[in-house]
Amino acid sequence: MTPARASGFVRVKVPATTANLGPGFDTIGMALELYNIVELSLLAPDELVVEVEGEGVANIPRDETNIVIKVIRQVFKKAKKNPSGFKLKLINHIPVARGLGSSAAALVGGAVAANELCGNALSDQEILEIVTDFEGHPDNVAPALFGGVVVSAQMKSEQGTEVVSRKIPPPYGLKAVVAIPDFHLATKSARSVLPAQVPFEDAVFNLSRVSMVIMAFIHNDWDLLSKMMEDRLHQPYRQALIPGMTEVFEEARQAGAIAAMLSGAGPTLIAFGLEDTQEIAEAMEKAFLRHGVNITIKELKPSPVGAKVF
Ligand SMILES: Nc1ncnc2c1ncn2[C@@H]1O[C@H](COP(=O)(O)OP(=O)(O)O)[C@@H](O)[C@H]1O
Ligand SMILES: N[C@@H](CCOP(=O)(O)O)C(=O)O
Repeated sequence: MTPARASGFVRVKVPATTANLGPGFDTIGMALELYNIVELSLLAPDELVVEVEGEGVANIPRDETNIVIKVIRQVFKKAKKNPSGFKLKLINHIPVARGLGSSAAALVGGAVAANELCGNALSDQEILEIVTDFEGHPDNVAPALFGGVVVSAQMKSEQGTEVVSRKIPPPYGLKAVVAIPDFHLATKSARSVLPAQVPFEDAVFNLSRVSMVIMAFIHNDWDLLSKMMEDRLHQPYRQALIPGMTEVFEEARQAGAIAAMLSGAGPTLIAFGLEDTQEIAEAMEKAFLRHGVNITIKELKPSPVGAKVF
């Protein structure tokens, strides 16, 4: 038995993620070196204490509606453990509703912590499938769980959700310049502007690009990545929700970025660079400011590790 389980207390660290990586809508994501911490301990069955620190402190629910509590209960149920009460502490560094996978990190952190308290009754694969069911798509939750860049496919059937995922080791030498606007955009709202159907030509366009993006990450081929980041499935439809998006992309590239893209459903924009990324950060900030958007810049490396009990 691990010390965490023996004491009935567990602490999990879980990374932010950037999903889609241009053309890989609902398919690819990368873990980033920015982490939330989830602390969980057992209480009597009718007790519940939820504490929140940092990002989302004003809005994250402290009751049964909290998604972390919901996923914890689901893990206990699937592990066939008796219902319990919980003390949950969320120490959040990942900005909420900005396109950096805060909901995925919350769900993965809660599920991994609950599984640890259940004696690791569930496999990583079962955890992945539970959290994907909550999140709706696997592209953030898979890298939040496994780290690195992860490609995933979700298969739904009457038996439930199957998720197939493959991890590519984290890209060497790549840095993400992360421009985080000071407004929220819920993923649900950013999905509501997407069309029900797309032209066949656009589907083929994305298929070819996303295949090349995966090759680029496997081979650390940044020239290839730079040519293949265009997307016709989500970014053009979401552009109206993020003032200055196209201009920020252009200016980041002119300042030396390999590629620039929407992070998840936005509003955060990300540019990849190598070594000195100061000019890219400044260019993104200036372009956003011209459109009246204040941002916070973070320079983050890809995280090789996913959720970890520590
Ligand atoms: N640490 C957290 N604990 C509990 N719930 C959270 C946490 N972080 C995010 N959430 C929930 O997820 C929602 C944001 O999810 P979403 O719109 O998908 O944005 P994001 O791109 O940040 O994942 C929040 O409104 C909140 O309900
Ligand atoms: N594929 C999803 C990714 C959402 O990521 P998030 O970090 O914004 O929650 C989408 O593009 O809707």
